[in-house]
Amino acid sequence: MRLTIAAVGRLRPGPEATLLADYLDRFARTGRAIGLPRVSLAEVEAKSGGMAAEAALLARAVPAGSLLVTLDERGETLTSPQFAGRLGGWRDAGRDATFVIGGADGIAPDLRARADLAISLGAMVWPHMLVRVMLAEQLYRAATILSGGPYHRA
Ligand SMILES: C[S@@+](CC[C@H](N)C(=O)[O-])C[C@H]1O[C@@H](n2cnc3c(N)ncnc32)[C@H](O)[C@@H]1O
Repeated sequence: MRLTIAAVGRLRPGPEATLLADYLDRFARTGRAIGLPRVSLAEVEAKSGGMAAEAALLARAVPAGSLLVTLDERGETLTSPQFAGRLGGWRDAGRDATFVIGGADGIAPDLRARADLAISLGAMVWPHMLVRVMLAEQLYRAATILSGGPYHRA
């Protein structure tokens, strides 16, 4: 199994980068014992061409055969245990998953239409750099749920 976050923009050093690294490290440490791999981050930037050019770069960052999971405010809202269940199912089936986060304009409709799953973090729109952090936290939470750890108390 391979897990990738493919995202528009380069995250500069700062609070979001610190939090992202922290949650991805925690995920790697917790996930190691339960067959979950370290998450790779693929950042893309289009010098011109807007959303369509970004979509082409994002699509290229999705490994062949990987599930395409978009982060999209119009998508499905999952509980954390439901998300953990999806992640565990992909692991058990030996599937790769790539989480795609758009830029300021969002993800181009043709790429959104190809998603195997679209996950909403709520109806409000969040800054894309914060969405990376929120996704990483949910991945860590999911790993603790799958491993029976105490982090997720609900
Ligand atoms: C600033 S938002 C762009 C919003 C844009 N209006 C759109 O149509 O998607 C940048 C990216 O952050 C992610 N994002 C923002 N809010 C989100 C939410 N509530 N749920 C899931 N992803 C979100 C999406 O991947 C989005 O493409």
